[in-house]
Amino acid sequence: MDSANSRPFTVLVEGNIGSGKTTFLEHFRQFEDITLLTEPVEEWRNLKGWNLLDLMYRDPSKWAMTFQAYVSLTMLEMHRRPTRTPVKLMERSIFSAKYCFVEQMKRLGTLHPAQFAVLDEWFTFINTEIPVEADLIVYLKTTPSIVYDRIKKRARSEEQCVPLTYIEELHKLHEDWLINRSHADCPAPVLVLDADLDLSQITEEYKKSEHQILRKAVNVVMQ
Ligand SMILES: Cc1cc2cn([C@H]3C[C@H](O)[C@@H](CO)O3)c(=O)nc2[nH]1
Repeated sequence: MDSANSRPFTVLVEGNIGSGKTTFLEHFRQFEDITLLTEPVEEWRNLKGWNLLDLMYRDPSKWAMTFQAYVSLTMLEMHRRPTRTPVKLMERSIFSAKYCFVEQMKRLGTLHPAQFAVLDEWFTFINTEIPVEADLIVYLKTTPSIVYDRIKKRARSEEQCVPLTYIEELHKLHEDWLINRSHADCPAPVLVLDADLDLSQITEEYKKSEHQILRKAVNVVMQ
C-alpha cells in the first residue's frame, strides 16, 4: 500500500468495560495486514509515576477531568499514529471518550459543567481541525450484569469499586451512540457482535467480522 497518500482502513472496536475488546483485538494478531492499537491503559496507570486510573476511581470529582484530558490525548495520538498496514484496529476512540465516558461523568456530576465545557471545546477542535477517520465500528454488545461479573473475575484492582449502575449507564450511552445512532459526527457503519458469548463460543462471532475487515484489507491492497 502506498502509505504516502492513502490511509489504512480504520476499525474502531467499542464496547463496555469488560466486553472483551482486548480479546477481540488479540484474535486479529494472526494477520500481518492489520495493525492493532490496544487501549493504552498502562499509560493511564503510570504517567510519570501517577496512576491516573486509580486516582479517578478513588476520587472521581477531583480526578475525572485530569484523567479524561489525558485519555483523550492518548486516543488522539493513536488516531494519528502512522500505519503501514492496509488495516488498523483501534481499541476505543476519541468518540467513545466523548459520547460514553465524558458524557457519563458529566451526567454523574463528577465533571463540573465548566470542566465538561473545556473537554467539549477540545473535542470540537479535534473534530474540525484533525481528521479522525473511522471506516467501520465493531460494537461488542453486552449485557451489563454479564460484564459486571467479568470485571469482578478479571479483578483489575482500580475497577473493583465500580458499581453495576455505572456499567448500566455506560451501556445505555453505548446503545444510544451505536444502535440508535444519536451522534452524526461518527457516520461509520456499525457491526454489532454478541459479546455476551463466553470464550468457547466467541471465536465464531469474531469470524463474522473477519470477512468484513479482511475483505477491506484486500481491497485496499489491490487498489
Ligand atoms: C476513550 C476512553 C476509554 C476509557 C476507559 N476508561 C476506564 C474504563 C476501564 O475501567 C479502564 C480501561 O478501559 O479505563 C474511562 O474511564 N474512560 C475512558 N475513555
